[in-house]
Amino acid sequence: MIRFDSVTKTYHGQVVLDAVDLHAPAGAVTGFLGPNGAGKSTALRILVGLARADHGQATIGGRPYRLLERPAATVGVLLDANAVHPGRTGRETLTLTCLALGLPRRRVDEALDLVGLSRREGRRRVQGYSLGMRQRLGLAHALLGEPDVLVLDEPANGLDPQGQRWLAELLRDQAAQGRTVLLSSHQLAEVEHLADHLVIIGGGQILSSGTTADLAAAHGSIADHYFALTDGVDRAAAAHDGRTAA
Ligand SMILES: Nc1ncnc2c1ncn2[C@@H]1O[C@H](COP(=O)(O)OP(=O)(O)OP(=O)(O)O)[C@@H](O)[C@H]1O
Repeated sequence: MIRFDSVTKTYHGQVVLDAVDLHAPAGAVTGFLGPNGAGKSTALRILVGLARADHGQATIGGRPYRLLERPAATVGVLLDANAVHPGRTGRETLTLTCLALGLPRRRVDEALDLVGLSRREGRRRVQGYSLGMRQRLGLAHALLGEPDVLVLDEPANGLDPQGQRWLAELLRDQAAQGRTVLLSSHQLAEVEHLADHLVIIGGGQILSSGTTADLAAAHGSIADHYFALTDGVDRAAAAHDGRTAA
């Protein structure tokens, strides 16, 4: 289970996260939606210990990331599918992590199978991978330690429609096994289809949260709800900056 309690973060005087509260329960997929620059990646980076909150706390199973006893076995993280050494093969990338974390080597093949990368693809250098293949490798990396919690920044980016359907099935299956899945996305239709819970952020503030079914029922559609909330934020930001809102 993931919680943010009043997390605030400022960069160079700009409030990027403003007292953010968020709850992603176990056994469910939670979609984290918001426009470019809304603060999604910053929130996820704070959650996995790559940035520090100025105030408030983000926890995984009740503990901040830095206090987890076995972080890699607790939380699988995919923040940037391109952050992989291009000269290594997919297998080498996963094998190095297995060695570093003391995981059994069989996890390499198991993880490749889970994400649908063939043995042949696993032996290719990452520099020859498409973005979709890099996303799959990044997911394999996140799944290596069989973690209870998955934190994924834009995992559907670069996946074709078949890949998106496959990803939805994989993540729903992970949630059905009791795992906590938190993913950010820009792809409203995909997330609406995939996520049990939604959290919408704009301008560093949580604008809405709830079950996907409740939000869709209350607002007509997730897309209508999303645009009503985030168009308003854009206009407010434009007015605040002294820009002319369109
Ligand atoms: N390390 C940093 N230093 C300074 N500013 C930063 C830093 N990281 C993020 N920001 C700023 O924080 C704001 C939120 O960025 P963030 O990447 O969290 O948004 P996002 O919702 O993930 O956007 P996107 O959908 O485009 O990935 C932006 O204005 C960004 O420029």
